[in-house]
Amino acid sequence: MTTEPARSAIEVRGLTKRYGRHPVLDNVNLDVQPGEVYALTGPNGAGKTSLIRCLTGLAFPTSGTVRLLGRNVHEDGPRARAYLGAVVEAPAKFYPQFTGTQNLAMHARLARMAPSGPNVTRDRIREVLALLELTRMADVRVRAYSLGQRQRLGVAAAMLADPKVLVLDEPTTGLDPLGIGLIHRIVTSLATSGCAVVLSTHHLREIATYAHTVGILSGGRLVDTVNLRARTAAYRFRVDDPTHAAGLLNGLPFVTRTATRTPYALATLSGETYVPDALARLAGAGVRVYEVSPDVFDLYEYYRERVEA
Ligand SMILES: Nc1ncnc2c1ncn2[C@@H]1O[C@H](COP(=O)(O)OP(=O)(O)OP(=O)(O)O)[C@@H](O)[C@H]1O
Repeated sequence: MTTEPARSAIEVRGLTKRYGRHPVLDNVNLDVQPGEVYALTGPNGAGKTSLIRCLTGLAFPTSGTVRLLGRNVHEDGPRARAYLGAVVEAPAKFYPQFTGTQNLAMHARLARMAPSGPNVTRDRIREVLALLELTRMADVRVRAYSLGQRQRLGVAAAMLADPKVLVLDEPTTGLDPLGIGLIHRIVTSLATSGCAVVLSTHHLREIATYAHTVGILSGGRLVDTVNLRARTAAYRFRVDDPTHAAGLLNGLPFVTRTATRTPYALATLSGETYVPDALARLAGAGVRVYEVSPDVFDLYEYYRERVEA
């Protein structure tokens, strides 16, 4: 019996978009798995919003395909979007004369009209308003919401129907530090329950703490895809002789990669539990170790190098 390979929640193949003769997306390929947080970043005008609009079916590509949970979003839109939650223009547009609760109720009614559209209850509306810390604003007209509150209401609308794919264009723009932390927690918890999340952002140091993958767009091309999960197992050892130390660490079975960055020897270990073994090897060979710490990947520096290259 042959088993089908597991399908990505979001699958983008050869996506190209031109406005007239001006290319804004050039042969973009990407996959996002269920449970993955994929952050899309890049300079102003790189094509992030254009890509997000294509992902959600709001814009059509010149060529290439986008599949959500296996369905082509441009050919089978309503069914491809049945499990999609999205904020594409941030902050999301709401009726200013209606309250937050009324806007979400209208949103829920529209969702129910879609094929296999979910039935969103009043309790669920209350629940998402509470999650986004908007309970106090629930019966206030949206015209009186601050930018950050409207931004949070947008995320509330996007997650109302328990999406399996969530797409957010710059969800933390205009939010204060607590609001940013709140969005991070919500995105992380949705991903933990299996939702695939794509968000665009300029806040590199923030997303480095919770995104699994970062795609760097520049001039319409996906110039790099950084797997942040693979970066977490690197350690740096400040030692008296980095080259000698790297050589010693390189021979150990639980070390997958070594390098030097004076005064450090860098090593990628199979896990944190091997740090004492690495230290024992260095000490046993007479290397003096002054400090060991995780070699935190500096996404900002990496991004700068990729975008300036
Ligand atoms: N409707 C349109 N017609 C013509 N050109 C467009 C249109 N929409 C976007 N563009 C162009 O496409 C390019 C990419 O724009 P896009 O908004 O996708 O970039 P972005 O990465 O989201 O930028 P930012 O970080 O500033 O939000 C820009 O050069 C922009 O001028």
